[in-house]
Amino acid sequence: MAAVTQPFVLRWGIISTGRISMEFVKDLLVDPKTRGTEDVVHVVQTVGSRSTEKAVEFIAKYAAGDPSISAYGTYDEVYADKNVDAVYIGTPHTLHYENARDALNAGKHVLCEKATTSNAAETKTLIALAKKKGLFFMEALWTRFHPLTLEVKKIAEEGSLGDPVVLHADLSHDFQIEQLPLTHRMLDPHLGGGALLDLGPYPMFWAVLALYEHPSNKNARPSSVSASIVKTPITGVDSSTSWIVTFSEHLRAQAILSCSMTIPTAAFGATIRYRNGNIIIGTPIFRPKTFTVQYFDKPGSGVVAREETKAFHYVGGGWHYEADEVARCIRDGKLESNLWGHEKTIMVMEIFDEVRRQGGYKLPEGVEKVH
Ligand SMILES: NC(=O)C1=CN([C@@H]2O[C@H](COP(=O)(O)OP(=O)(O)OC[C@H]3O[C@@H](n4cnc5c(N)ncnc54)[C@H](OP(=O)(O)O)[C@@H]3O)[C@@H](O)[C@H]2O)C=CC1
Ligand SMILES: O=C1OC[C@@H](O)[C@H](O)[C@H]1O
Repeated sequence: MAAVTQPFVLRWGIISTGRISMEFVKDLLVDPKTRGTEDVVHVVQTVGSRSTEKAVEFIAKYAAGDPSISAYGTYDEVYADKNVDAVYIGTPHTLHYENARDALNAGKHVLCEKATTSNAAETKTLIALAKKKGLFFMEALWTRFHPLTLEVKKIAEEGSLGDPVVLHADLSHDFQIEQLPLTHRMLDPHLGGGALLDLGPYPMFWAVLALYEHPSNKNARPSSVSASIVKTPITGVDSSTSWIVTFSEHLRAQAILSCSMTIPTAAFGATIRYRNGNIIIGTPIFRPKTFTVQYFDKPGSGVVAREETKAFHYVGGGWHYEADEVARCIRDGKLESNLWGHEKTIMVMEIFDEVRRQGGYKLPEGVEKVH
């Protein structure tokens, strides 16, 4: 009789009780079998907030008041909890560095929301610390782990479209910033406010997937980045940002990327253009549910001879796929994911540093802890 293998159990400590922590916890509680995952399971072990009442309320609301989940009024108690294997960080961007550093110093694996930190120097410091301590560290770039993304990558690299030439991607959302308090994370420069660090990781992600990861690029980093920023007069953070990332060492390809926090999501999501056709990613680009591949009748004609649309459905919000990746990596003793590893996270943060430099968006004195 074949031995029954028990799934690997990953026990999570959740840092903060905001919107994304709520989405993540709801997904951790979805039965993994509903998405075909049999080898790992997730346990919400603790929730930490700056206030115990908020942690208790969060557990009551999103985890049916499960008495086995501890509610803490400080993040430090989560890091110190012996029953926690991995810490999920859902605080505003500029707090990620200190939160992740403290979790790693307490011996916990870390899944850290995007944008990973305020700047690339902080990200590099965290990654060096994680490696020194033999701990797993990953940016929570959840879209990378969606079944749709895995399928897009397969088609993009299988050869019939040729090499990518141009990618257009936008993620915008109207945050109605006139109505927000100045302390809101989208407006407050102390929290890394603005479109770039919040929405920018997604157009950037599709560029990394379609251009940087393409085998013809041979892992070459971008040869140039050219950016322009429009700031809001309210607090001076970027309200709209555009940037072009060129890969010219092996590919001859460009990504034309944009994000804005003052207009609705664009009608298009992302389009990857080839001499032989297009891949059109549905919107919103952080969680597309469909994509379409168009094949031209001959290279460069633009005449669509064949078109195929693929749709994807699953139970939950889509954050559980990244949680499964974390669990598998930790189970296997890996310090980083093969799909969204340290190199890509550092490269993205370096590009964002350059975009902010060119656009003249400086974070206030003291926000960046490492330079
Ligand atoms: N992957 C994804 O799809 C998404 C990712 N994000 C990312 O998650 C992070 C948080 O975003 P979101 O959940 O929308 O933000 P929220 O403002 O909803 O939540 C942030 C939480 O962080 C904690 N916090 C600690 N210090 C501060 C502070 N000084 N000011 C405000 N909050 C603080 C609070 O929790 P407490 O009081 O309990 O300590 C707060 O509820 C961002 O980095 C963002 O980019 C956001 C949305 C979607
Ligand atoms: O990660 C995100 O994805 C969805 C957006 O609405 C949100 O602001 C952003 O943080």
